[in-house]
Amino acid sequence: MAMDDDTDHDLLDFMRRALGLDGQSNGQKAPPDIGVLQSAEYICDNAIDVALDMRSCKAAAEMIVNSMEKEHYGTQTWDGHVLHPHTKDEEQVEFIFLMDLLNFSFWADDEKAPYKVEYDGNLEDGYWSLVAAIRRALDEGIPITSPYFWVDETVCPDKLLEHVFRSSTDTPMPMLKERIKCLREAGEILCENFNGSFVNCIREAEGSAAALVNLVVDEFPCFKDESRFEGRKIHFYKRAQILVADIWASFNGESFGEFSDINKITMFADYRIPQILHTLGCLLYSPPLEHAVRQRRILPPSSTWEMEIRGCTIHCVELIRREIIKRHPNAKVNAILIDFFLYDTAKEWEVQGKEMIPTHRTRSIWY
Ligand SMILES: Nc1nc2c(c(CN[C@H]3C=C[C@H](O)[C@@H]3O)cn2[C@@H]2O[C@H](COP(=O)(O)O)[C@@H](O)[C@H]2O)c(=O)[nH]1
Repeated sequence: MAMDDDTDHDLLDFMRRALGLDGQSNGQKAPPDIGVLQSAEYICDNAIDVALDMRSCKAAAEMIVNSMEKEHYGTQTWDGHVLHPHTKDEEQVEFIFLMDLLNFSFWADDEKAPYKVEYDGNLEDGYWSLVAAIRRALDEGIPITSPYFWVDETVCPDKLLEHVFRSSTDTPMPMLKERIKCLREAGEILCENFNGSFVNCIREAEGSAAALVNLVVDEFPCFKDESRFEGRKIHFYKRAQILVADIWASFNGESFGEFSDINKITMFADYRIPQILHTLGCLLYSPPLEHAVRQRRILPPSSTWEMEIRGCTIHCVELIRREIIKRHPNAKVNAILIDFFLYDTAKEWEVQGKEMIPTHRTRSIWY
């Protein structure tokens, strides 16, 4: 039976990974691959409503590398965010696992009334509302970073989790039910298969970032951020990749954060980076798509428009990264740091009220 090209591709993809022969012809166990860049390029080559503008990408590359140099932007910047954990021990790993387990979908149905968490006298929104809620729970003596706590509904009933993620405004946390389901499911898996700690997952990956991403998406269904585009299987793996990136950056590439292949990690296909890349002119939307995004229309998960935005964003940051390395061969820059820089810049521009296209609106647990 003649298989069509895409089924062939999937089967080969599966066999290569199963046999650990990712692309190696001589049968040696090649270092693992995660397939996100290939997925992104495939989408970009076939996208109708999203395109990249190379001139703007080159200009953005210069702006980014010059700004990062001026700000000494690097892994230590991660530590500079006061709400992030800084203990540099297993507790920090547990905190980051919880953070990236739930690091999705903060955008508010009503932009004028977002979910916020008050912490240390500040009203935090978006990603920072999650980090603030975790800190607040720990300050209240709730062991919210412990997987043993997540799986025990007698000591950790839904009611308590609703209290942990309670809002300081009238708007509740988006997708709270889905977040509780992620906690219960990931808690079961960590307690049953990894002795209750993500540190054991890191150990099993033996210093390979790609192996750790693959382990996370293979073992934890709520991280398996995959889809199909034009009949081909697509890997995005946004939260699995940002989890590994946060571990790497927060430990400055040492201790639990030491990975030999960290540069295999791509940018994280969320809803914030497309916004800033469009504002920089790097991402171009067709008139119908731009109209839909500006009208705050919902783009369903795995819809063509949503996939084209995510795939082109990943490929766009990869082209920017290549441009930076071409012009500044000694720049200490990878896709992670470019991504972190773009996210932080987008948040600064949002606070400054800079004119930007709205973020696209997809409600999902993937980002
Ligand atoms: N691509 C990318 N996406 C990121 C982050 C971060 C925060 N990372 C911190 C760690 C190091 C950096 O320096 C940041 O300080 C959150 N997100 C995602 O954005 C989305 C919007 O969130 P918001 O606008 O808040 O609502 C949400 O899907 C969230 O999952 C990032 O860095 N890159």
